[in-house]
Amino acid sequence: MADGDWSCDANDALHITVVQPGETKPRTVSTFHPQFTYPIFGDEEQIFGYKGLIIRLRFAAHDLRPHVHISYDERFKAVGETSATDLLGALKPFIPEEALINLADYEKAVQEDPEAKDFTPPGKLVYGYEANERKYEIWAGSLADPAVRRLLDRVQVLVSLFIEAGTPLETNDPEWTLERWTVFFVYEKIKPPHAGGILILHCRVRHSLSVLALPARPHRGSIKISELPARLRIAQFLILPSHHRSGHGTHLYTTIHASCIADPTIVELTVEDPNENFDALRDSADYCLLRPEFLKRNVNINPDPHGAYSKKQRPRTVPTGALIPTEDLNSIRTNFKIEATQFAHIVEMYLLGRIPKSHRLAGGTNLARLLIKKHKADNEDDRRYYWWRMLTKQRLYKKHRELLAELELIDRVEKLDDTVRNVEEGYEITLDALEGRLPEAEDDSGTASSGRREKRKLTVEDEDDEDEEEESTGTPLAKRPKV
Ligand SMILES: CC(=O)SCCNC(=O)CCNC(=O)[C@H](O)C(C)(C)COP(=O)(O)OP(=O)(O)OC[C@H]1O[C@@H](n2cnc3c(N)ncnc32)[C@H](O)[C@@H]1OP(=O)(O)O
Repeated sequence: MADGDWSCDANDALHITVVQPGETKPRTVSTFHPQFTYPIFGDEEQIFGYKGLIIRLRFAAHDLRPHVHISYDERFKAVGETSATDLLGALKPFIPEEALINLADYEKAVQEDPEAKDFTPPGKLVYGYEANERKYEIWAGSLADPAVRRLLDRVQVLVSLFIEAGTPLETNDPEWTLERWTVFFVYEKIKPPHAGGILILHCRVRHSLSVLALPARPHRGSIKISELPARLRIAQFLILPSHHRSGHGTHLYTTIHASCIADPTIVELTVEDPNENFDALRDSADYCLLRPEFLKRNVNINPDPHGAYSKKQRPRTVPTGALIPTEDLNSIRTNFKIEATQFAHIVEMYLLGRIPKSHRLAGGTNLARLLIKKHKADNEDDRRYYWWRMLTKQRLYKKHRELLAELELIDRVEKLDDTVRNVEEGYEITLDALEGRLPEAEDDSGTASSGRREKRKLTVEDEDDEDEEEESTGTPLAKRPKV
């Protein structure tokens, strides 16, 4: 028998189904496939030895009670060493024991759950919002709370199935370690007769161990890790696919950020190995948060630093302090508790947006001419654009100094040029995407933009953006280059 006849795609075979008590038996609310199954079934994401295989992973919409059900038409009879994949053996490390009861018992437990009707998520209600005429609530609780831990244990398999290189969290740790974690849940609040909630997403944040200040002589038992000045780190952020692109991610991220700003013990919000989609969400949320403050302080590039234009004299170095209000920017960054590299991206994006599009590459400006004229260009927006490129290049150069030093001068210049162009293209994508969402429905330069979306292309790869001394919850396999 040819191998291919008995192999199937594990992502297709695995169905994730959300169920809810129905009239007489649980009904399906949504079904979707995973994005990844390599942590469970290996790099090829193939399962051998079954025909018509369906692995159905059910979750109750309210308390996430899990269940695994496996069905198939035919199973390969072992020949020598070749046998069908041991499905339960592969799944067991990822799902709680309670998921392995028989289907009838599971359905009965969901259908007759006395708590389903009035289910309240564990932890504290931190924020409520409406979207598309539906009500949603964000709840947050410490991982030291057994009810939070139970929900997380039940749903953690989704981290392996939807976040590349994401690994489930060890929840058997001692309580002081668990206290460092806060888990956020977003639930849709639904009306009777099927009251309770439907989980939309979950997210874990961690009080980073890079605690910044300890009392001089701590007394045993008097310190709570979660109350020490620290960074808050978003570790894993997951929205069920049926709810993507509805703004839930932005609501949650903004709520976490607001709680950071309000908490005097938190100095900065960071993110662990964000992927490209999360970066897009974070960039647009941070931009919307900071933009009013930038506008209030009239942050812009001075097109004539040290009178360079009037004197027609080129400053020997990039005169950062004369080009942008560095002190103001520092204070905005500290007040909004945004991590330094992320803040630099938002500032660059904002400053780019203040230059009318016709004076930017995206609007067809004549770059070759500008590179001849440089700071002596007649038009002040051309000069702004010239200085924008210099500021961005300066940041990129500092960040990748070692990598660039290995290149010949000519290659170094070319690499930096390519990178700045790719960074700029990335900003243009976000600026375009934000166009309709900004209050004035125009970009910050006051001109309309095209709304075009493209894939980001970045050339110089980041080393680790965040503090490397921190332990990580997963080994990144394919880290998105971010500069
Ligand atoms: C730290 C980490 O955990 S990194 C891993 C992040 N998690 C995952 O990748 C798991 C699977 N994916 C998800 O859970 C979700 O798709 C998320 C968290 C990435 C995004 O959540 P959503 O609720 O869909 O985001 P939301 O609707 O708020 O989108 C906000 C903006 O982010 C950007 N964005 C979000 N998803 C995408 C995407 N797939 N492609 C491009 N842009 C995106 C867009 O600008 C979007 O605004 P728009 O829809 O008006 O254009």
